[in-house]
Amino acid sequence: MERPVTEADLTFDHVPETDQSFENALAKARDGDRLTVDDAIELFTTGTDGEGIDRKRKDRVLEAADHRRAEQVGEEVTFVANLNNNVTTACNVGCLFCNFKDAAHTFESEAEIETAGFTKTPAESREIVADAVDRGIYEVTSVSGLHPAFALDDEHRDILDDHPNPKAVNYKPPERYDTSPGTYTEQVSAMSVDGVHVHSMTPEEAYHARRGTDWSYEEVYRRLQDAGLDTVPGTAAEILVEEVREVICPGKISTDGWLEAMEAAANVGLGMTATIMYGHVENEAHRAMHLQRIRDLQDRTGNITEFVPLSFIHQNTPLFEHDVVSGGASRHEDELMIAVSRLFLDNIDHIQASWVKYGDEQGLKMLSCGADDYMGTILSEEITKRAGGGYGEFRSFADYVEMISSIGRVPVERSTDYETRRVIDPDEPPFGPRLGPKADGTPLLTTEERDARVTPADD
Ligand SMILES: C[S@@+](CC[C@H](N)C(=O)[O-])C[C@H]1O[C@@H](n2cnc3c(N)ncnc32)[C@H](O)[C@@H]1O
Ligand SMILES: Nc1c(NC[C@H](O)[C@H](O)[C@H](O)CO)[nH]c(=O)[nH]c1=O
Ligand SMILES: N[C@@H](Cc1ccc(O)cc1)C(=O)O
Ligand code: SF4
Repeated sequence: MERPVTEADLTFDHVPETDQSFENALAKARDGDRLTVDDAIELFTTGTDGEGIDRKRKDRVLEAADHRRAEQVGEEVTFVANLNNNVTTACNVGCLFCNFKDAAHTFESEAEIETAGFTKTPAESREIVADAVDRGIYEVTSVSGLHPAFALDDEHRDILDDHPNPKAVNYKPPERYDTSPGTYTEQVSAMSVDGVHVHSMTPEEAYHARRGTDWSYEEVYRRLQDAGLDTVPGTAAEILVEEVREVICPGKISTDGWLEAMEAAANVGLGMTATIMYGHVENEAHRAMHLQRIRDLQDRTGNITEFVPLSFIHQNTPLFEHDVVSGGASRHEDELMIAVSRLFLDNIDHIQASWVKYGDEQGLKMLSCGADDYMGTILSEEITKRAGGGYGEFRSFADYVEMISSIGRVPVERSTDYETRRVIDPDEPPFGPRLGPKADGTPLLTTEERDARVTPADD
């Protein structure tokens, strides 16, 4: 049997070496000059002239980024009242950093073992979203595995049903499964409850939604938009450098495919976020190249509202279990990721600190390293939890107001597209969402809290 690849085996063409100096790169960053990939490498490494991260230099990078944040967006820290409603964990793409997925064959009615995963019908999705909308949320984020029975819409289903080689296009009809996810357009329109903002369909999912056809990404995103899609999550980006994708997600769309799908979404008028998933096998050169690809995309589109660094959660993932990596990013690398994103992405206004990835204490620290957005309430979380993350699935408005005020910043409820904002007065409790279609300021309660309030029936 072939020996699996390990950390020591990895050699890359792109390495963190430059002709630039740290001091020069930092001076450019402070002056607001547009940074090059080499500048970013110097900042990420705190200088390629020495080994490891130099704490004093790191602090100077963080300070420059914090300064830029204050200049660019001021003292407000935003967050959104949202729900994560992921439709299915069935997926055969096989990304080695992912433990969200469950092998798609385990969902088949004929399977001998019961699947550990889930699939929701459009009706089930609607009920979950409707309940959250009643509680005041404004947005639903939905990202899913590439279930083989998923089709874009009825026309796509007909094409896939008639396909001469369904296996080659990763298709199996819904009848093969205990539960059918329906079509993407059915799911999107089911989740569009009372005009709630639907944030869904990553480039990887858009790829699945056109497999076996000659449809363009524009065509796919237009149909989804007609069904109620509002904005696109820019995940599936991981590291936008092929030599890294070959190691961590060889089955996934390429860098060019990801950029093509994002550009198409922008062309049909959809807003979007962008991400980087870092802290696995990549080096600082790859991180810098990724940032450049995102900045170029934003120069072309202008549709990216925020950039979300996602720190790799390693514990339960194949990459860790097979010794390809020995852990995730260090705290210093996390802080530099946020700071260099702020300094490099001069055309993206908002940088997110994700409490799912960093926890509260470190998440708050990130708000002084260049970040100005603190994610959302989400109510439910499966991706990080399944990978071994331990920072929970929900933050209330009271949590947000307390945390953001504690560092002297201004808590602001925002819409997903940042068009609407509401400044919250920390002296005026109770704190609840007000921007959602049914938001009247009542605090968002977890299901457990809400159930505990219902007087149990006598028995
Ligand atoms: C789980 S996928 C779901 C959507 C879709 N299947 C796709 O790949 O775009 C969404 C994103 O979660 C992130 N993710 C998955 N596993 C992760 C992990 N262990 N640590 C951090 N982020 C992770 C990746 O960036 C991935 O693109
Ligand atoms: N909506 C956001 C999330 N949601 C959590 C995800 O489901 C997931 O856990 C993970 O982040 C995927 O890597 N997470 C964010 O970091 N930012 C969001 O805006
Ligand atoms: N993929 C993650 C994280 C994420 C989502 C949307 C974003 O805009 C940014 C990040 C999620 O499902 O929630
Ligand atoms: S990251 Fe997305 S595409 Fe990759 S295995 Fe996980 S769910 Fe599937």
